[in-house]
Amino acid sequence: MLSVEGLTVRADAVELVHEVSFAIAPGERVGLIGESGSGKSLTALSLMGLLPEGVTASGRARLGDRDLVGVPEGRVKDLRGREMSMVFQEPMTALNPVMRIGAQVAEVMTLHGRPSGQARARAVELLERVRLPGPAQVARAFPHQLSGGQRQRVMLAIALANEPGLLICDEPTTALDVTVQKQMLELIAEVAPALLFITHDLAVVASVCERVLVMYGGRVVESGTIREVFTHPRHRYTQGLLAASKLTPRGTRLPAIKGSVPPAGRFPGGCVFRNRCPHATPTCETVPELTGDGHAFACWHPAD
Ligand SMILES: Nc1ncnc2c1ncn2[C@@H]1O[C@H](COP(=O)(O)OP(=O)(O)OP(=O)(O)O)[C@@H](O)[C@H]1O
Repeated sequence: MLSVEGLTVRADAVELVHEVSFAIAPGERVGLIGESGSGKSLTALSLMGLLPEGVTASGRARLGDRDLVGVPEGRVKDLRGREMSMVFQEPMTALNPVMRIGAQVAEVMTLHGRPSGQARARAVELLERVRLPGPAQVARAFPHQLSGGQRQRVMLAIALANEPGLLICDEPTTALDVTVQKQMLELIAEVAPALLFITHDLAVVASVCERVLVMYGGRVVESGTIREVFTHPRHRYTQGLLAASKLTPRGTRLPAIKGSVPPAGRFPGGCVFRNRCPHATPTCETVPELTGDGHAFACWHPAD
């Protein structure tokens, strides 16, 4: 689906992202974590052809058989919003404050050639798909009439409008409160085709993604399945990140969360904290689940 080889991003002579390489298979959900300023956003923006003025990318990035780097602006623009879409952190700045929601969702479809009547009808369907209650009413509303969480769902509807093969999310839930954040993450995990999910929150990446890339100082310093990276971090930065996180340390007594097992595949990596969880036995089925505060992990044991 996406392959990136030796992606380098520069502002004048300064290298901000160095030789980044990774790939995302169709349907795969990959997290990109790293401290502030490590180059996560620039990596994503260079794939979308949205780098700021004065910042340039080199190397190779392909979406299917189409090149994304070093090609004329128009070629990437044609793919943007159609074959790949991005959801940003702050939905208010991404939405037009004086345009009705339905028209904004429809616009991304008419821009890519869909007749406007059809686009308007599909906009309401999309608002329903991202579980906005009263989608027809929401379509008639202006952005300021919606909550932050609702606006972020609108952004997701816009991103999904043309059924892209790849969704890139850059800290899409950071500005939301914890309960809304959890609902939004579940929705993204459910609707995303292939996903590149940027965050600095380890718990979030473990609940949404199957694989993770860790960036540090403009480089990818570590990558692997969530289980590999979170249980055996190799790079000192990842080790520090895990130690500083609120993820359950080995030996902590956890209250079990009772309930039915989530649908298969919802937590594709299984419980990444199996080794750390005092409840876990080789036969018990555990999955990571965000607890009430949305940050710590607990294990969910159907047998408890
Ligand atoms: N327009 C620009 N011109 C010059 N340097 C830039 C520009 N935009 C970003 N940078 C620098 O590039 C580096 C990587 O920035 P980037 O935004 O990709 O980091 P990030 O990992 O996404 O951080 P955060 O988590 O804070 O969003 C930083 O050192 C940043 O200061």
